Amino acid sequence: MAMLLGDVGGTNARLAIARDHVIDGQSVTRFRGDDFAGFDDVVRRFLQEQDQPHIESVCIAVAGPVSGGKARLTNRDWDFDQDRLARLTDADRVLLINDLTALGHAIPSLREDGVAVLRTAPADRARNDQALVVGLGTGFNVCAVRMSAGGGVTAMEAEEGHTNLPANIHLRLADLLGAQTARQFASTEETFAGRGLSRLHAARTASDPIRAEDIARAARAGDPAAVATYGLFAELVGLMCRELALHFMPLEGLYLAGGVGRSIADRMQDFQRGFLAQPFMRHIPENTPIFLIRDDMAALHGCLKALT
Ligand SMILES: Nc1ncnc2c1ncn2[C@@H]1O[C@H](COP(=O)(O)OP(=O)(O)OP(=O)(O)O)[C@@H](O)[C@H]1O
Repeated sequence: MAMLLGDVGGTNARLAIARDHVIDGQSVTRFRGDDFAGFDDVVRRFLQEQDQPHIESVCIAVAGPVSGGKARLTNRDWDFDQDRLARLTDADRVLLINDLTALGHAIPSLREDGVAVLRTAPADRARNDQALVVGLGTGFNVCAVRMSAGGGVTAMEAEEGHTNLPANIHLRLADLLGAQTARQFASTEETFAGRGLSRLHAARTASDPIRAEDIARAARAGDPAAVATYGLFAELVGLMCRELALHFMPLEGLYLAGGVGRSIADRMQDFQRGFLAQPFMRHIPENTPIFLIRDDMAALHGCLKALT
């Protein structure tokens, strides 16, 4: 029985085939969104490359809200429709889910080599069934997860990226950059997605924005302006994760994911400065372990789980 699985973000789309409930590692393919007019074209190309396998079910994780069998990417003009995908793939069953929800489903099954431990914390045995995935990529979103003893998962859908930036982070930016410039950082996503890092660097250095990965590369090469921006950005991510830790009490673990999330792993000292900054209720972030999802296929595993 073949399944088509997909993880579609604002920049990249990853597709794979699973057979007998196991992802075929050879089939995993990454496509750049810029190279296609719409998602249906990505599916057509992928199925051609895979010699048109007979697909029985489909699960696509989309970086945007999902409702009534339809979805739309927040950071690219692509839409998704369950019925259209069923006709395109000839599948009996098509499921659309949010991409962070897919990561939430994957949490219990992430193999040890699929995550890196960024911060250990004493396990709170009574409360360690709650986890949180924080995705920082082209967009920003979270998924709160509750795990049952039998290995089941409840993954809660959210649109955290479009909440207002917490006031303490906004005030910090206003102190550093001036009130006028700080207004550019209105939402959580505008601050913590890749374009937030670009915008922060441009504001600090009074220059044109450059890509987040180029700032990361410059920081690794020791460029002082990039190092300073990166340190500040990681501290702000720490402040945001402190807020999220209090919202969701993820004492099993807070899992960073996404292209920008992966780069925070190099900056844990700066992150911790923000994460543990506030004395009030500090025991909650103190008791929250932090992990990094390194497995590029994690959302695809979550799709597989959601189908079974
Ligand atoms: N090393 C890096 N350091 C910082 N940012 C990076 C790095 N590599 C990629 N990025 C940024 O990560 C973002 C892409 O993230 P990701 O690879 O998670 O894509 P995506 O799945 O399409 O995103 P999303 O699911 O949020 O829509 C881009 O904004 C890119 O500039």
